[in-house]
Amino acid sequence: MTKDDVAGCFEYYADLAEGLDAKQKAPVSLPMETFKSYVLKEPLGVVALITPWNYPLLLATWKVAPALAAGCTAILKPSELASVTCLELADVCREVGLPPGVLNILTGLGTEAGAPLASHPHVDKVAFTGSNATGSRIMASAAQMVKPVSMELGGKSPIIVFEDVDLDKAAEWTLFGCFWTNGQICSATSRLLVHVSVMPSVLNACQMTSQPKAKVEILYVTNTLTTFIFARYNTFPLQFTVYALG
Ligand SMILES: NC(=O)c1ccc[n+]([C@@H]2O[C@H](COP(=O)([O-])OP(=O)(O)OC[C@H]3O[C@@H](n4cnc5c(N)ncnc54)[C@H](O)[C@@H]3O)[C@@H](O)[C@H]2O)c1
Ligand SMILES: NCCCC=O
Repeated sequence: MTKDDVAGCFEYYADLAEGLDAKQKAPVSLPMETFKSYVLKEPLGVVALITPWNYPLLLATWKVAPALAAGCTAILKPSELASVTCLELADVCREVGLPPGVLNILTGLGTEAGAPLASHPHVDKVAFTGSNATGSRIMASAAQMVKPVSMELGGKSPIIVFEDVDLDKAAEWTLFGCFWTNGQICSATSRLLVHVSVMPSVLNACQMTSQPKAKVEILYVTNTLTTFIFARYNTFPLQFTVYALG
């Protein structure tokens, strides 16, 4: 799945890049004919791309492909927990003829490789995906130089269950959304907002028991690897939280 998504992402941005070229220097009409105006799009320059450990290749691609399509040179700092596929990506880029120095991979710890990159005066922009805490640190250091940043951070993605839905399907999609890929996904539906009148049925369908308005936390920790992953990914343990809506 990841390989197809990665290829699709590069193709998408390659098309956009060609579209950009076609629109380059497009004239803008002005009310006074003595003045001429046109749109000139220029690359920002050197961009730092800092990515997390989950979906390591795909999330790096979501940054590398648009950066290259915009004509920037990029320094990708993948997670220290999952760097190998990004090094493979660099090999593929070299094989297909990307000029040396256009895409650079910098491996290492966040404090030792990521932080100096984010605060470097020759880096023109930082694009980051990861935790809120790290995002906040990067924003603070980039702010010293009024450096633009884009942030894709963590959070909880709620599923809202109304009274009139198919409750079995709601339960099925809720659990799939939360625990697909062991919950190692930014959009894990780990918060359930459910109408109070159907709450017992939904919880029953989810094979849980609870009282309305109670907060339910269940642990789906099956082995030490998963424990470690959950600890890195979110708060430990992964919390699946249910609230009743009246
Ligand atoms: N919004 C999204 O699209 C999305 C997608 C996937 C994961 N996430 C979030 O990512 C988090 C999990 O990933 P993680 O544990 O790798 O996150 P993390 O914030 O610990 O690390 C992310 C990256 O930042 C680097 N880093 C750490 N400290 C740094 C610093 N001081 N300066 C610069 N770089 C630094 C790390 O080495 C890594 O490459 C979760 O919060 C999850 O919700 C969000
Ligand atoms: N389908 C990829 C989602 C990436 C977020 O974690």
